Amino acid sequence: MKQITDCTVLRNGVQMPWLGLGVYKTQDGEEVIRAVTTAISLGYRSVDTAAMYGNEEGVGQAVRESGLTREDIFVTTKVWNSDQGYETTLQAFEASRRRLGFDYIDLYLVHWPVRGKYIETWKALEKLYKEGYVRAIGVSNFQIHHLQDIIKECEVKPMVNQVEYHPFLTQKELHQYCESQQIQLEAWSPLMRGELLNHPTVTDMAGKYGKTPAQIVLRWDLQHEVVTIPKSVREERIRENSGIFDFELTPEDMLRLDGLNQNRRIGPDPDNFNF
Ligand SMILES: NC(=O)C1=CN([C@@H]2O[C@H](COP(=O)(O)OP(=O)(O)OC[C@H]3O[C@@H](n4cnc5c(N)ncnc54)[C@H](OP(=O)(O)O)[C@@H]3O)[C@@H](O)[C@H]2O)C=CC1
Ligand SMILES: O=C(O)C(=O)[C@@H](O)[C@H](O)C(=O)CO
Repeated sequence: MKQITDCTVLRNGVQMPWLGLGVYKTQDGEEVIRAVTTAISLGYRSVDTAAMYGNEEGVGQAVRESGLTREDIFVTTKVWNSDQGYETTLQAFEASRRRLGFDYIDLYLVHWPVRGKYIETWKALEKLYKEGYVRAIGVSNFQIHHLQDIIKECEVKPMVNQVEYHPFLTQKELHQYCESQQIQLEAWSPLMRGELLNHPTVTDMAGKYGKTPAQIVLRWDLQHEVVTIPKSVREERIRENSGIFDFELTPEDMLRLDGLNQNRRIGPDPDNFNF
């Protein structure tokens, strides 16, 4: 059985925890510092931020003041859409690194596949990787055709693809493609921002296992070998969301959850976004 600090091993050998704290819509300063500090004290060893979230400074401060060494915590950040392009990505990276206050970043992602820009952006990530400023590089919201485009052009293949993923959007083909390319899939909005937690299949299963609906859904991620990064700013939920390492869903219950798929998104469609 996996433990809270257990990691997946990315293609280049870098270890990335299966569970991380998401901090979208968490305010910079006191709120994000409290959330990250709480998560670390409860055993989380990974934080997912982005330049767009506007809270890299607080994330960096919480990590630096955690009492753990920098190597103990895996930090992801992302280049925002308006910064895509080769030189602008290098500048955006430096700005993120300065706000975080780190010598290096563990995982740097291309946030969205901005048409006409993402290949150049990727080349900038390759340079950062080769120069040792980032331990791993990846993408986010990339569909199979975006990944194929990058793979055709790149020297270093993406190591991670962070996408919307939950039982209403199981992304089966994308997941299989990523596995075939040794690209680790990572789930954003794993709780569908709370929307699927009242579904009767999920609440029934919560009763059966003596777990909460959120724990059922997050455990489903782990058993599908998908990294998961639920967001909360409340201590009791940060704790609850980490209580997923002491039980196992049966194969039948995994299939029941898979069967909830409706290809339904809570966020934008990567082939049709405009921001
Ligand atoms: N790459 C990308 O494009 C994207 C990446 N992300 C990343 O993924 C992370 C997670 O996704 P996010 O969109 O935040 O959505 P989540 O699915 O993680 O849901 C977060 C919401 O659910 C609530 N919540 C958290 N835990 C529980 C619980 N146990 N029971 C009931 N409600 C709960 C939170 O409220 P409260 O805080 O009040 O507890 C919040 O409103 C983000 O924070 C971000 O890091 C997200 C979107 C896009
Ligand atoms: O949170 C993120 O990382 C996102 O990119 C999204 O939330 C996205 O910006 C969005 O949902 C815009 O409506």
